[in-house]
Amino acid sequence: MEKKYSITIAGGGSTFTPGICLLLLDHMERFPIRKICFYDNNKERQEIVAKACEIYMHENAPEVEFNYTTDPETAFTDVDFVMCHIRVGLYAMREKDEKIPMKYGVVGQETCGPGGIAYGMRSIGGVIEILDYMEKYSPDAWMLNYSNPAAIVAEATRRLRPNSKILNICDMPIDLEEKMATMVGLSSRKEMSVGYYGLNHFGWWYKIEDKDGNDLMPAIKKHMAENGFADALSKTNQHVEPSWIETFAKAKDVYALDPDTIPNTYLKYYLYPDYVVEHTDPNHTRANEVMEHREKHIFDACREIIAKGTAVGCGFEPDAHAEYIVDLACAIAKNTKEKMLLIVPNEGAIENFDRTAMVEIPCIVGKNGYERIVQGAIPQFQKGLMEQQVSVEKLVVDAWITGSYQKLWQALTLSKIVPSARVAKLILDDLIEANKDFWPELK
Ligand SMILES: NC(=O)c1ccc[n+]([C@@H]2O[C@H](COP(=O)([O-])OP(=O)(O)OC[C@H]3O[C@@H](n4cnc5c(N)ncnc54)[C@H](O)[C@@H]3O)[C@@H](O)[C@H]2O)c1
Ligand SMILES: O=P(O)(O)OC[C@H]1O[C@H](O[C@H]2[C@H](O)[C@@H](O)[C@@H](O)O[C@@H]2CO)[C@H](O)[C@@H](O)[C@@H]1O
Ligand SMILES: [Mn+2]
Repeated sequence: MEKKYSITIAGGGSTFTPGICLLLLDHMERFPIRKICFYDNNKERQEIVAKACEIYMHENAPEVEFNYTTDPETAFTDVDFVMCHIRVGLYAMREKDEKIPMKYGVVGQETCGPGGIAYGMRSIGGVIEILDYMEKYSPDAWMLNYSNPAAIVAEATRRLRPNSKILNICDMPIDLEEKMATMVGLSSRKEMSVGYYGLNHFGWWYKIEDKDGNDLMPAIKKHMAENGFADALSKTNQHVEPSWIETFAKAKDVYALDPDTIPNTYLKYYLYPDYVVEHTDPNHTRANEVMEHREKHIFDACREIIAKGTAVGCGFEPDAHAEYIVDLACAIAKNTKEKMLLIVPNEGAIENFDRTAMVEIPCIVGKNGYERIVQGAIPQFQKGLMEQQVSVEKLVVDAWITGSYQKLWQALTLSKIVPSARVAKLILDDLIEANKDFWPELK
């Protein structure tokens, strides 16, 4: 009989949980599931999402056992895969990450610059805790982690849990590859083969071919030079907000800096920080948009399902963008050897770059984990940017492990979007105050 899998979703109260839960149900033919459990450390928040999903599951997949809990032993016993998407400090802290740097005229962003550093200092402990629960109660399980900031979380798990079965992955390259496929008239990114290197939210495509080996770069470059990713916006309801549309359009200017490669959209924060600051309302940032839209929409829908006692016509939709998570789980469960971009220790895959860096590169994924695909040597421009950024990420992890104020000040100072050590210190002191319930004490 075909094996069926037991999944725990860590961060059960996440805005992404219903979409991922429905997506898992949609893919049961290729990835059969016997049990889904939600785990969160916020009982009240999780209960709203979980009760609504329980009703949906009962109506649509009664054969799948479903439960939710805040008890680690219950959550992590008899599990094959942990899908981890936690946000330590919730959107209230994301708002502070975005607004504190803006007080000093510095970009405030969820995963980039000071905001990403602050979020990293919160996330490391939360992800390590869940990894330890998984290993204690289900030592053979795999964790698929997409909790942010993925670059810092990945460096922390490399240093602190080097032998753990954790794979770190991001959906931004997937979204951008879908857009590139659209540009050249392909129905899916899976019809392309790519060469790519970078750090998470800090990477470049240097080769894109179709299945027959034809070079798609010239056609994609033409679109990038004219409109960035803006001609290929998703037909789903994702990224409809003006801030995302602007990001996809701004990729035109990011691309202009190196017309040999196609950039990740996140590079705009490092390469055009002055523009980003000018175009950001310091009193209403992306966290406010998400709280007003995605979070409100999901929690309103959950409350409505609970009140009606049925999910029929509820507007819950599978998160099609998250299909990569099923692909990743399937690759391990069924040894599919699919090529996927993962965040892994470099070990020479980028020839002229720090072997210990956690880099984002194509890998082949199978039942024993991943094998890197060597990307060779990278150009000076990207190498210089990546060396600076990877040093920031490593210093943050040093600061978290040793409780060092000095290391964190160095990390902030080294961040490309912070203008000076003086401004770095001002931001750091505000961030310490704001994060006193979450960060280790710094001396
Ligand atoms: N890698 C990617 O490409 C990608 C894409 C989208 C979202 N994300 C990440 O997914 C995560 C969830 O995002 P969201 O916007 O839905 O956040 P959210 O705030 O809606 O949900 C996060 C949940 O995690 C829970 N949580 C926090 N700390 C925890 C802990 N220590 N143990 C257990 N649960 C904990 C919270 O209580 C909350 O219910 C974030 O880290 C976000 O950055 C990553
Ligand atoms: O501002 P948010 O919370 O809407 O988005 C921040 C996240 O953005 C990326 O994820 C996108 C993804 O690219 C897209 O395909 C779709 O699934 O939506 C996601 C969330 O908007 C990024 O990769 C994440 O790391 C960010 O957290
Ligand atoms: Mn990401």
